[in-house]
Amino acid sequence: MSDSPVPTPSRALLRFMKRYPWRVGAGLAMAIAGTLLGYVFPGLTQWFLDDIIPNRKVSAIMGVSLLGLAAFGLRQVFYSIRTLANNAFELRMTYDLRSELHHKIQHLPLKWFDRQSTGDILTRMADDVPATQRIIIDSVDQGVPAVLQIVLTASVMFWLHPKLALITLLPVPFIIMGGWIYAKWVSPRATQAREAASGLNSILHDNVAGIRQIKSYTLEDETQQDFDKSSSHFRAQQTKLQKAWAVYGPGMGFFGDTGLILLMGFGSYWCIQEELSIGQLAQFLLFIGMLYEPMGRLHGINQTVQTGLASAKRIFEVLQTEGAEELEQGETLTNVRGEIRFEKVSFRYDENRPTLNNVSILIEPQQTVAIVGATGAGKSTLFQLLTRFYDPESGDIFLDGESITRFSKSSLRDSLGYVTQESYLFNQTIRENLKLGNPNATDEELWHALSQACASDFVQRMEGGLDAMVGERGGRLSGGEKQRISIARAFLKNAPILLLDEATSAVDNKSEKLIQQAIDQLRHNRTCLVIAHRLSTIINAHQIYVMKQGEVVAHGTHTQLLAENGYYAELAKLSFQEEKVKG
Ligand SMILES: Nc1ncnc2c1ncn2[C@@H]1O[C@H](COP(=O)(O)OP(=O)(O)OP(=O)(O)O)[C@@H](O)[C@H]1O
Repeated sequence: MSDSPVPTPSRALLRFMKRYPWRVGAGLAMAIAGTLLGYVFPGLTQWFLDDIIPNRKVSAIMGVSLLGLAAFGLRQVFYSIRTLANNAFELRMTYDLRSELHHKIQHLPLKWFDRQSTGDILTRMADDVPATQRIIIDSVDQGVPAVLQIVLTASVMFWLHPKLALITLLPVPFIIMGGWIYAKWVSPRATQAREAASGLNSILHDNVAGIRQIKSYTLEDETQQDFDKSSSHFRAQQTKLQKAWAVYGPGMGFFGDTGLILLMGFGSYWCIQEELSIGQLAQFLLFIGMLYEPMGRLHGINQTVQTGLASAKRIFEVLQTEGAEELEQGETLTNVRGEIRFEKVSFRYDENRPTLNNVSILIEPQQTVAIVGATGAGKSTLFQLLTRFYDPESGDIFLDGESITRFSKSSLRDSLGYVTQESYLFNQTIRENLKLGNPNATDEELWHALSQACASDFVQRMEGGLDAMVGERGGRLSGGEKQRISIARAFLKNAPILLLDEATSAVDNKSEKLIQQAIDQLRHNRTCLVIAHRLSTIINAHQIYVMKQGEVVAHGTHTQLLAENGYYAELAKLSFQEEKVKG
């Protein structure tokens, strides 16, 4: 995804955590204090068994018991503060991660999206962010106190009875080794499982987005089979991880139990030999719980962290991707006259397939220039370059005599009104969709734009008018209605240059006339570059450029090009024949 080496996810996460030193510090301080207070009870137990009971110190019972109660109470207060501090920190960090990921995705260039599936992007956002959050929750909230408890307990045990402590801790090296082997084994497989989840979500996304096509081609069974195949691949990856956990968890638990048996055996022996008191043995039995219980927690954390790191890797891969668009870099474009010049522009999407070759086109201010050519000739690509969604491989594009690379992308795009073939509407109200063209437009201006786009009648008829929801991708509107809403949006944007990619999809004659009427209005007083699929719409264009396989093969007016009797005449014949059949 990125050419530069990606820092390890754990390091990247640490960098994120450093943003909240106070919250992390407070959580840790409370965890340490709470853990330390946990040692009061074993101490009191020994006191009771070895001093208070044998020496019949009845008067001490109340005081020592109250001491224990106070220690427990205070520990719970510390835990409560720890939970509050950690939760606030985790939620903020997750918010930051999600927000930065979204920001990054919004600013990545289109060529990144060419290689990425929507399902994968959604998986990173919806699944990988929460899985990464679990690393933080588990390692900060659970892991650090657990390690601390293990270290402190082991130290106290060594201080009290080094020989017994050594015996009790014999299984620990095996537990550490087991954890290391588990982490090594799980890490790559957790990554594969995340990839499998992403593949599954990509299929799901495609199947939902393409549901109309699936139904019309009755492909339900085939898509179900594809989905089940991907789902079973995902299940297989998950099963591997769960099997490993099923061996690792109990295996490590067994090592912990071994420590307990060793303590019982050796402790009893030393009690009989009178090297150890019963109270000390009881105290050790409590300590061993305090030693192996956090180890059990660490096994669980190891599992969550390994799978979470696979998710974190996928998030940081995106965050580290180079080439995000700098929208404000460059001069601000103002007072656009609207002269556009493509000069010897060559471009390719893929290494081995040229898309545009040495293309030169001149569009005078406020003129309409049409681009015609067979499908795949490279017409839309010209727009992709003019908007700087992509940059040419060689040659340059000039706006009012200056290379467009001099201007900030945001001001360049502000000066371009782009009406695409597929009018994409967001799943919002008509008003919100229109306001993308001009966020400050009043209702009056919205209605005026709708009327200019010949769309006010049908919007008035809709329940809710401007507040009517258009559905996903504008699914509640007809193709012609969507087109007119997007033309109204272009009216509201009021950009000096209009890029018009004529719709190829058939709409009824009445709609087509209304759309054409709206477009004619929109072209007025603007530089207009139009990709024409029906040549009847561009007969009056000031210039027509004819493209074939990425090259301009002719240009001139409609009459001049017809007179040449070349490729254009061929295209015109076909187009007019089609329109005659349709019309
Ligand atoms: N994002 C992309 N990645 C890779 N190849 C692409 C991409 N977009 C377009 N192409 C390829 O570039 C070539 C030119 O595409 P372009 O969309 O510019 O053609 P067009 O003349 O506008 O076609 P149409 O009239 O069908 O819209 C085609 O072969 C197409 O497959």
